[in-house]
Amino acid sequence: MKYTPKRSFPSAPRLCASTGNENDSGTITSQLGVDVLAVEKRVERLEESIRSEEPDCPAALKELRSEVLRFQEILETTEHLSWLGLYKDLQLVCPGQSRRPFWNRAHYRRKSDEEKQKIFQKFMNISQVEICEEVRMYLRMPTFDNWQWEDEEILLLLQQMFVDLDFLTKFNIEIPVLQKFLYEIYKNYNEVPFHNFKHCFCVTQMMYGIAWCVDLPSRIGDLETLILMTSCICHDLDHPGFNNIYQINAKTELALRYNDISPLENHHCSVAFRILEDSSCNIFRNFNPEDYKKIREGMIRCILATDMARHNEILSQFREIIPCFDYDNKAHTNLLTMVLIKVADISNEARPMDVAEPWLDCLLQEFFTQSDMEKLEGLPVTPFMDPERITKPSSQCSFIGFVLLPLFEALGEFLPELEDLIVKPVREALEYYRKLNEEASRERRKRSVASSSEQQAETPDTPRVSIGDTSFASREKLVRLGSRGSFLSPRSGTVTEEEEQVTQESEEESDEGADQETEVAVCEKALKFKITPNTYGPRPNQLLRKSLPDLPGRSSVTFLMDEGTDTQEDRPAKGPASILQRLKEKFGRLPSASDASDVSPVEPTLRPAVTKKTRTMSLSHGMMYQVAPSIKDIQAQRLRLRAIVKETNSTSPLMGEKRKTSVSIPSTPSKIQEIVSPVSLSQPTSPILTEGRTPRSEHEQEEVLIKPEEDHSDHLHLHLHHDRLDNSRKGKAHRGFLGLTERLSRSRERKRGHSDSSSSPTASSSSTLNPSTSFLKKWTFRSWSRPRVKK
Ligand SMILES: Nc1nc2c(ncn2[C@@H]2O[C@H](COP(=O)(O)O)[C@@H](O)[C@H]2O)c(=O)[nH]1
Ligand SMILES: [Zn+2]
Repeated sequence: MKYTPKRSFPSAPRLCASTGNENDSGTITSQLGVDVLAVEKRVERLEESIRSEEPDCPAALKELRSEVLRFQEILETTEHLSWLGLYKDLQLVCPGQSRRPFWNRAHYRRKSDEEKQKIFQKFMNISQVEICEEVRMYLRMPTFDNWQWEDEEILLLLQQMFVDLDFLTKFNIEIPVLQKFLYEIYKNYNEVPFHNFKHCFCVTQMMYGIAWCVDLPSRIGDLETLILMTSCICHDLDHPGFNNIYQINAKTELALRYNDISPLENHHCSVAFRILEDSSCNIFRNFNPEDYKKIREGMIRCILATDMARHNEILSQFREIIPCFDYDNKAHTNLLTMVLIKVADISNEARPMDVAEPWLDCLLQEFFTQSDMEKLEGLPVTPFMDPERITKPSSQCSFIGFVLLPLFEALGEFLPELEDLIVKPVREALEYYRKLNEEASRERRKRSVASSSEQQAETPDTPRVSIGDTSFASREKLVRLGSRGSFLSPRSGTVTEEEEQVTQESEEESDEGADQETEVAVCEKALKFKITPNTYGPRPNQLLRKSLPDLPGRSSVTFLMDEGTDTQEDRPAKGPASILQRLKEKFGRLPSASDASDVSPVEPTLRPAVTKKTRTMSLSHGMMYQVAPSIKDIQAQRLRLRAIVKETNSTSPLMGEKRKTSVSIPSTPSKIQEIVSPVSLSQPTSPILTEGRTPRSEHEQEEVLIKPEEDHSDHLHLHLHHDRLDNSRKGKAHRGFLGLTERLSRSRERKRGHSDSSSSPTASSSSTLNPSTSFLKKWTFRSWSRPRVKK
């Protein structure tokens, strides 16, 4: 190897100035008895060789150089943290393997060839073994304990699953090919704490258990079941132990390759199909091209669905189709398979505690390694991975409560057989972690009351994390202590609007774990944008829908019309009636709950541009529609309505003492009947557009009612925000509706009986907000928050 110094050496000083005269040289030579010029040339040559030829480099220089490199390396790895007492061996480098700077080092360990060969041999040695009935039945249970089995045995168990599902016969899969395939899979999972071969097995085994429990092949067919099982096996291939957020923020090779769009999942999928490219391990090699295409499409769909950034999108779509699920509808069964693989992927907490808890330790180890690396590299620190912000119980309360359980409950609602098998255990796990949280926060409060004064004296620079007298930040300690030993308190992080209601309740119950941003929310934000294929049927032009959770006495559906991407021609005509008309035009009629499969939903958290420009019209007994004309359109609409209302200047007895102005809306009664029919408006006659009372303050909403003249119980509301705030107030909008933290603390105060009614938040306290967002914020708070998690 050539050694090329970064800095060139200055030319060596000459011993004497040459006159260029040979005689001079000769004189000096004879005087000194040394050929100076020859010596000088030799020195020059030596210097040159030092510069260019590492092997010729003098020993002392070599030593010096290696010292410099060693020091440089220490600086560039996590080891220098040991100087601060924070050293943690990330075990990223194999013994004997040369260390490279972290920015170009593989952060994870691949299996060595010897290791792989050994497992292959062992697998082959036992591959003919007949697995007893007891184990085969146990393998179908979510209670299966993966920790009892070696890798070669796990390979055998995977093989057994294919045998017992009768895939070998049904799809003409040769056993040596299956074995080679499984071994290749094993080889391509890395030695990372969580996303390793054992995780691949657990996910597959859970899918296998579900398949037996609900007789999946009879519901979705053998091919789809095969797709699901194979997708589970492949779903985290070559996972580096650093998630998409890291990939994107660190601009890794994967993020660059896949343009930040599910880089990991794309990679897992790509590795899977590379493995299948080799005929000797292509379990689908006997498929006809058409079926192979189906397999490929299906696996891509399923593996890409495991990106947690798509969790809300998939779950909300699934919730919408549950009431009208049709096994003959490919869009529906596709969505079901996506939900199934997601369920299997995050199902550890559905397992017995002694199986689930070690998995959580592994996960946190991987999380903390990532957050360490993010800190070292100066990247944004992923909040739910940061040991300074989470504990085991708080992490689980947040993940199970906001992510896992809602998904499991949705599937449990659809497949009730799964209720006892996997949904109930998850509820129990949540209960368990909630209790731990409560214990921890009680303990923390007790300790902090007892020792706060001494602590302040001892530590004038109060650390960001307040943990009473159990101050530690070592993630190993956290992991080793187990759930009961975790006292770290989450002190920062924000809550999405969607989560606020549940958060508030959890906060009141446990005071911990609820103010964390969930993985889903963080991943969605990291993604920044989303490209959703239109898989679920025709999507009316720019008309998107978000289903709302059940609210007492109201079933609601929201439609968002994205003005941002609308073309000029597509822009809704002005005026509320024409908005309804436009909705109707988009759908051919007004959309109803049964239209769920016809439109793609959009996540509110991902569409800030949409939410800022959204108007709401609610049908009080049935539906809610939102359309998003531009702010200018909103103002124009409002003015137009005013003008109409002023013109008629009549009052309505409906609102009691409140003054009303009624006008006939520019549409025939039959048209209105048609428009409002999804709301079960009872025989409306002569519909009337009524303006609510004039807002008392500039911050209040105007309310406009469209009601049937004779039936006062059912009416259509048009809420138009009173939009008069000046520009100076607009900045405040960014703080969010009411300020979530303020709201939480007020709610807590109220609970404790310290509330001051004059300061308690009301609808009109949205006054500090930008009118264009405040109403919607309130709306999203009310409507997009999930119902409380059941106990
Ligand atoms: N806090 C927790 N996070 C969990 C748990 N189980 C799973 N997860 C997270 O979900 C993703 C699943 O996606 P994958 O395809 O990468 O496996 C995983 O990465 C975790 O971030 C849990 O019990 N608690
Ligand atoms: Zn996974």
